[in-house]
Amino acid sequence: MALLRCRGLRKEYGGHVVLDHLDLTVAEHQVVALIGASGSGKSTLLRCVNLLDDLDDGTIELDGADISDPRVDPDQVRRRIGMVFQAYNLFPHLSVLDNITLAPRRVHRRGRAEAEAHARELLDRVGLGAKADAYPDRLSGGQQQRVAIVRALANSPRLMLLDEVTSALDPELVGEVLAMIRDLKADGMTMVLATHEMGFAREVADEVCFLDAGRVVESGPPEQVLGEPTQPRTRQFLRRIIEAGRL
Ligand SMILES: Nc1ncnc2c1ncn2[C@@H]1O[C@H](COP(=O)(O)OP(=O)(O)OP(=O)(O)O)[C@@H](O)[C@H]1O
Repeated sequence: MALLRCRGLRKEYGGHVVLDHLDLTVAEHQVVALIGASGSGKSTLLRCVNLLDDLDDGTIELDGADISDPRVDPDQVRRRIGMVFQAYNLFPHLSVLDNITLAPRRVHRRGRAEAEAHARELLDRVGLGAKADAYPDRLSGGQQQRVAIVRALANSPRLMLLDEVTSALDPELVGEVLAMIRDLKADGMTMVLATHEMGFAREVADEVCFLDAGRVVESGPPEQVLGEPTQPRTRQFLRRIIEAGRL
């Protein structure tokens, strides 16, 4: 069954169409990678799914329920969707543990002991248990991004949205974040990720969607979309990536 179903999504900014009747279906446990040129609408799509941006048209269903209905409480939806951005956005004045437990305690009204126990368990699982009381400026970029991912996992989401989560990292720190995402996939987490790294998309995604001007132009298994694309726009995009030495 589809965990996420986007139908006919349309989004404009000041008359500029950014999502153009976009359809996307993500099955439970599936990992979908969104690829496409800068400005093709990848981030906007993720932001609309997490209700950070309003749609101009279309519907988004999560677990069969229409979450794009304006009467839906965004906090209730975001409890079921974890989102991680390129910039880790950790609060510098809070410890790792407080960063992770802030939303569960304040927004979702979990007790401190329960929220902290869950946070410590998640940190242990990703090898960051010893960092629970550290402040973000004591962590490497890779560690900060892993904490940001743990923070998104703290509500036990049904779906994770990852927007260029390795783009701000030094190359030597990318691997540890990718390994964490690979582990999440092995645990069966459903994920939609926007990435400029084709190697990552090839390795982790079950399906790759190529976006161009706010539409899904081509989608399918990574080896097909990245290896034998059928659409001229996809071929053109990949040719540029190859020329830039990024495939
Ligand atoms: N808040 C906003 N106000 C106005 N225009 C916006 C806003 N957010 C995005 N846009 C525009 O929407 C288009 C799509 O942007 P988006 O960030 O979704 O693309 P993207 O594919 O994620 O790009 P990148 O790979 O560079 O992150 C761009 O032309 C961008 O300038």
